[in-house]
Amino acid sequence: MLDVCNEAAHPGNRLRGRPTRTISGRSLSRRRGAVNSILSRKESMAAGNNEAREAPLLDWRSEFQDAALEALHRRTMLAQDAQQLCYALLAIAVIFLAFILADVTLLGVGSDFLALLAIRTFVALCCMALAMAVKLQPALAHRRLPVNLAYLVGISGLLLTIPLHPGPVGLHIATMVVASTTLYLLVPNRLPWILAWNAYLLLGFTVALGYWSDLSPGMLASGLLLLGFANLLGWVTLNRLNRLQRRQFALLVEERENNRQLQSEIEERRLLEQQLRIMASTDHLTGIANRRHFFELAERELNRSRRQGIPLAICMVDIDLFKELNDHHGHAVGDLVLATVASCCESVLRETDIIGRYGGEEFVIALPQADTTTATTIAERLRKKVSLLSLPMLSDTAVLSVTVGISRVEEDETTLTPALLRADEALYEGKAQGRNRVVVAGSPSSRDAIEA
Ligand SMILES: Nc1nc2c(ncn2[C@@H]2O[C@H](COP(=O)(O)OP(=O)(O)OP(=O)(O)O)[C@@H](O)[C@H]2O)c(=O)[nH]1
Repeated sequence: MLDVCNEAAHPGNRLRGRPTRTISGRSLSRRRGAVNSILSRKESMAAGNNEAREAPLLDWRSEFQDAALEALHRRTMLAQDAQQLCYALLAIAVIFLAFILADVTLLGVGSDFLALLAIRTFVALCCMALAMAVKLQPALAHRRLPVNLAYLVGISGLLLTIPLHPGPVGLHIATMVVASTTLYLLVPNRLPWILAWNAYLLLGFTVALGYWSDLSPGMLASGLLLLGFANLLGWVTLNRLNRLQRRQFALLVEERENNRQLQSEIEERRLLEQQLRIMASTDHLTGIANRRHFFELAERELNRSRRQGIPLAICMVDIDLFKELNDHHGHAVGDLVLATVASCCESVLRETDIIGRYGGEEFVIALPQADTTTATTIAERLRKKVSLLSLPMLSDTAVLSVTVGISRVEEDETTLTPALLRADEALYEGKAQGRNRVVVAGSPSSRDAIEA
């Protein structure tokens, strides 16, 4: 009935929890494949293998064709754009104000100077006000109205200074070139708006040039050519910057996505390992510890009992006439009965007690801090509870019972084997006495049975 020779080879313990999910071999290998593919992707990235990566498509504005990705990029860039806009507006305000000094030296304090002073101060104040607003509310940096209003005020102010300023036309051309480059590179905005405002600047400048009646066609052509070149330079540079920025952003997004996937794969793998550990230590039919795990826990308990000098009792529980039950009701019903008896056994035990399926229809229990009297009380409770079990899968006349053999681990015993042998002998004696009973190893009744 008890194969004690195999105990060392089959250490076991008790596990009350049951696995929540079962894992098939196919799904396990599928998951492993996913992890490996991500790992190899990461490895190829680390090795600088860029060929595998596909750059996201950009449109003529050098923005992502994917609207969601572009929106994400803009959201990510908001804080940086807001800061850049603040600095740009403040720089423009300072430059406009600084030119007041040049104006006063060129014009003296007259009506033209006062008009210029008013224009320059107005533009500078508008720029400063918007800079403050953007500082307080960075989201304004990506709103069309405030930024383009600043463009309108700034460019219009600049164009208005031309007729009032007596400087040489070359100075105005240079100013326009700087303004055009500023629009492309200093003030963050989307390309269509930048192009529109540059067109306004170019048109306004052409009209303002009409102010100089003596302007030679060569000078006019030079001015327009320079402005055209400034536009080309600004556009090409902005285009390169935008492309570079978005390519880096796409890589960052991909990297983050890879990391997120890897993280979730690692978590899934951790859960799988946890489940595999549970499965390796649990008897799949009854949900209690398998024999190997029972021995792991019980031997740990044995060492603790020996260290602390506290008793440890062992119970072998065997379902009576289980073969008949199997033969009569079938193996599937037998399995159900086994699981029911296992959970019935668990229900009479304390948290610290250890139960495992020893094999077949046999269970083994280790009761820490229990002498044979306590163990007998627990075993009797268990026996009665099993005999009262309502088992709808069996016929009305069928009665289920268990026989329990009990022993205690003696002080000089360093392994569970002798106690298990004695408990098994007591169980055998109980069977011999007619089953459905609890027998303590070495008790008078057990001795009688042995002699009989
Ligand atoms: N349904 C089912 N039956 C099992 C399982 N493991 C062992 N058995 C059966 O349990 C029965 C054990 O029979 P025996 O060892 O002769 O003992 P018994 O019929 O209970 O008789 P006693 O122990 O003398 O009361 C065998 O028929 C085994 O096939 C199992 O996992 N499921």
